Amino acid sequence: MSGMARENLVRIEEIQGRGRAIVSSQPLRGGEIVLRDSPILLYSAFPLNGQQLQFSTSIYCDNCFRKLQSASAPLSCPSCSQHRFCSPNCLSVSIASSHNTWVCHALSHLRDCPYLVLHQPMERQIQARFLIAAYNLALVSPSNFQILSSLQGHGEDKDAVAAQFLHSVISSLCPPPSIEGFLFSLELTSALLAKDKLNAFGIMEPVDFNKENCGQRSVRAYGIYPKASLFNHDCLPNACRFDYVDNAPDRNTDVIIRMIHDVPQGREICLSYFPVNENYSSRQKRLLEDYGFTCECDRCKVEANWSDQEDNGGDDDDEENEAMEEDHDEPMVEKAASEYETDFPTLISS
Ligand SMILES: C[S@@+](CC[C@H](N)C(=O)[O-])C[C@H]1O[C@@H](n2cnc3c(N)ncnc32)[C@H](O)[C@@H]1O
Repeated sequence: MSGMARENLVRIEEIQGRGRAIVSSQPLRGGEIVLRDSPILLYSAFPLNGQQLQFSTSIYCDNCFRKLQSASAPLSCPSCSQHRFCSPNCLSVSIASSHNTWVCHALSHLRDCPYLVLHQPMERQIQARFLIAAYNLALVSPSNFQILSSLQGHGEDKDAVAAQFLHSVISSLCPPPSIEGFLFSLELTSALLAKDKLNAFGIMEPVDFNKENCGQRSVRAYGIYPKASLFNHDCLPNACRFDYVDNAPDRNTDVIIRMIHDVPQGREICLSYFPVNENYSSRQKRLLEDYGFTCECDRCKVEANWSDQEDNGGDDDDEENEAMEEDHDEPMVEKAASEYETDFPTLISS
């Protein structure tokens, strides 16, 4: 599949109060692809014991996260038989990297840990998966681990209890193999968890309008994308993210960022970190609590002056508001993509 992006469309700039940002280095057209980015790390969004998330009935390849075809028997990891793959290639790639012997043993130990599997929120199991993948990255690709380490996020007091718990579980059950220049520590675990929280993209299940839960999109996996992680947020974004996980013949876990409308040279390009239909107060709350900043975008400046009733869409919109409020924990930018998906041309295979 061709990314079809023109060269050097964007550059990285430091903007005061916003950190690194992606800025247009030439005029950009609406619909244009400005970035195609491959993940340095991917991990399943499913709990360790294989229990399905509430709205998902599909099973995915543990390497490429494509849907497994029900007609063909998937290949399993010969050691744990828990991890399944769509092809011999995905099996061999995974066994050599993301599901190597240490990862396989680590996940098996964690699955057998009642404190983690039975007595903690499901989120903790997903975080444990991330930490195993991140510590494994230090082993299999030190340069990509450096990139992960350079992303925003340092560990905050409010997340200290979870970090401490996960660090002690991993230390006692499956400490990572020692690698030169790499210190397995609580500080590193906390920082990694913060980087995951601020930067991970969800790889989404497409909307299935035939299902009871029509309109709900569950996450099948999370990915860390080094360049896409540098997009800042705007509640009225000028770009949005697409993925083609089941359709792309290769590099199917890449994210594609397209412009929503034309912008001149030198303009910051922003995504929305969550569905654009959230109201002002809920956006402000999420951005402060989850991403640590107060949004001062043009839309927020206008909506800050709206009355509470206007902010909630008025009395007549109860049904709509309920639908908006259903999904509280989407990862960065995932729904922004779904909202615009039909308005833009599909990426064409070459
Ligand atoms: C995914 S990172 C984006 C890249 C980041 N600026 C960097 O330097 O790596 C998310 C973080 O960027 C900052 N950020 C994103 N959007 C912002 C905005 N509209 N205003 C201020 N800071 C923002 C916040 O610190 C947020 O936690």
